[in-house]
Amino acid sequence: MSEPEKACSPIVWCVGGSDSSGGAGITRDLATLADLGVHGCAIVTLVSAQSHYAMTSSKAMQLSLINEQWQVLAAEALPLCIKIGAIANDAQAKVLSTRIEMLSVPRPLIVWDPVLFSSSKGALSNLSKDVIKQLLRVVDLVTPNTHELASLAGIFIDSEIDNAFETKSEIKSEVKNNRDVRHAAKTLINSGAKSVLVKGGHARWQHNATDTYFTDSEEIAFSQPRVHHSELRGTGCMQASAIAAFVAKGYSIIDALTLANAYVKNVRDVSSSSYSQSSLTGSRQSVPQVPRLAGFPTNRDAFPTVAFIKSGAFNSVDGCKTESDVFDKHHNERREKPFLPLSHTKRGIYPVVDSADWIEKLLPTGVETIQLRIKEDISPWDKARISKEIQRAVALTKSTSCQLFINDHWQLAIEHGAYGVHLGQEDLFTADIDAIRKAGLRLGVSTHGYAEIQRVKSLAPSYIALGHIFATKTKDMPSQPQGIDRLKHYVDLCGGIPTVAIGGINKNRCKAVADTGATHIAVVTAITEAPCPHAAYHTLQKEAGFVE
Ligand SMILES: Cc1ncc(COP(=O)(O)OP(=O)(O)O)c(N)n1
Ligand SMILES: Cc1nc(C(=O)O)sc1CCOP(=O)(O)O
Repeated sequence: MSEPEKACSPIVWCVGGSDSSGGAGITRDLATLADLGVHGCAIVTLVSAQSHYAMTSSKAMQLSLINEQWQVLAAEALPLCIKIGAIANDAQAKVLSTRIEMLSVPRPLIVWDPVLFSSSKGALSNLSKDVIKQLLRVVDLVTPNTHELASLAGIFIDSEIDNAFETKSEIKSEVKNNRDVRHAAKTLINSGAKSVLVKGGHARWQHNATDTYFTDSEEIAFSQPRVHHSELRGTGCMQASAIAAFVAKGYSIIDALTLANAYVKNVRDVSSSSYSQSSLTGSRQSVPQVPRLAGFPTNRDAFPTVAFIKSGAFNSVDGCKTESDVFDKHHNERREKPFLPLSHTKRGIYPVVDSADWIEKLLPTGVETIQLRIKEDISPWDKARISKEIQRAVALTKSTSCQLFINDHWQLAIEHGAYGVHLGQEDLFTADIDAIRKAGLRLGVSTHGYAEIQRVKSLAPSYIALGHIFATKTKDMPSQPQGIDRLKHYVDLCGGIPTVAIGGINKNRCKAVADTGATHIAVVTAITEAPCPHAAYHTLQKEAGFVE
């Protein structure tokens, strides 16, 4: 499958050093951007003489040249994202921080991959604590590996800023477990960093390689099976540039992190397969492993498992009880405890309505899946009334073949024996997923992009809802409409799990939606605001091609 969308190329600036081997640095950044259909501009901070195995020297660019590179680019067009890699010295860092502070709003997203050492074993930068503090505060995302995280966090340990923490001395030079990772990342956040992605490649204590994203309110883990003995250099540069590329292409930050993680996995896979082939014909020692291009990630198996961890709490969403479970074991979740599948495999229109009366009205159409979605904030419902309504909806559908899903009220759905429960992302933090599964109810879950889909796949639900495809007036959405191209990709990402497309779908749009392969199409207003809801249901079924 090709990339979901392509118009004219968005622009990303790369600020960093050249690596003569092409394995890392700005050469790798630009190759990554080009591979992902993004135009990269370069602000070179240093020139290094490196092979794949050694760095012999490195020379900083003059400040006037850094300034001039920035100015000529800014005079043409500002980028959507700026990726910063190696910075040679304090003076350069100060110029960059000042330039960033002067950018007008809305400013580009700034990603800093804090390259303190080269993987070919040479020091690239020598930044003082003060300029590191300043940089951390002006960038939007910093992407350290665990060694870099320890160095960065060590700067703040013992300072007045970190007084809230207990285990100061432990992480000054090293992070040794997931607890240290969280502690060190929180130290950076408390010291003014907006967000931190800690890369897990060097975190040997983890079974999988888990990158963890921290903001002041979120913690999200992205896990891949660990690659042992990789000789590929420049993966940090690649990952940070890919994040910048995906943000520039209009993806949310958490989707950009998910896609970039998948991208690096693909580059590793294609590079190691061509490397092992080349080693058949020559001595392995003499053939350095060079990164190959991989393009937009479309293969399901490249995507990481994603776990959302709320305020350090570990709940049944992740199916895990401990920190190490969250980081290491949720890969197995899906195979262990799948939800019951839907009883009907036929594709169909899925009305979402707000009363048992509506269900009664629509049942004669022969509708096979329906949802009762009662929103307390928009109608004068209290718990007792909601309970009665759910009970009535269950009674209405019990002797029919219609699959009734109850939105949000999972305890009442269990109590009254509904067919299934539909939950949103926030509900996953509070609902008892095991209780729903054990009670034999089906589960449907809303998602709005790559990260949420990867999160939900681990639960092995009965269906995954994909929204919102078009603008909708039924609900205020914090995200952008996904459109048909992305929907197609999401359906593919869900593998064999049935999908439900929702949001702004009407009779003119349902054919295009059905053509993506989405199993069901959920609608609110296309039925509830139609002059004749029965006729509207049948028209939608027909237009989608679900019936002759
Ligand atoms: C089929 C289907 N898809 C998505 C939703 C939205 O659910 P959620 O995110 O829980 O938001 P609310 O419906 O609670 O506003 C849905 N209800 N059904
Ligand atoms: C309830 C709901 N959830 C959405 C999501 O994307 O999660 S969109 C949506 C509203 C769908 O209404 P209509 O068919 O009238 O556009």
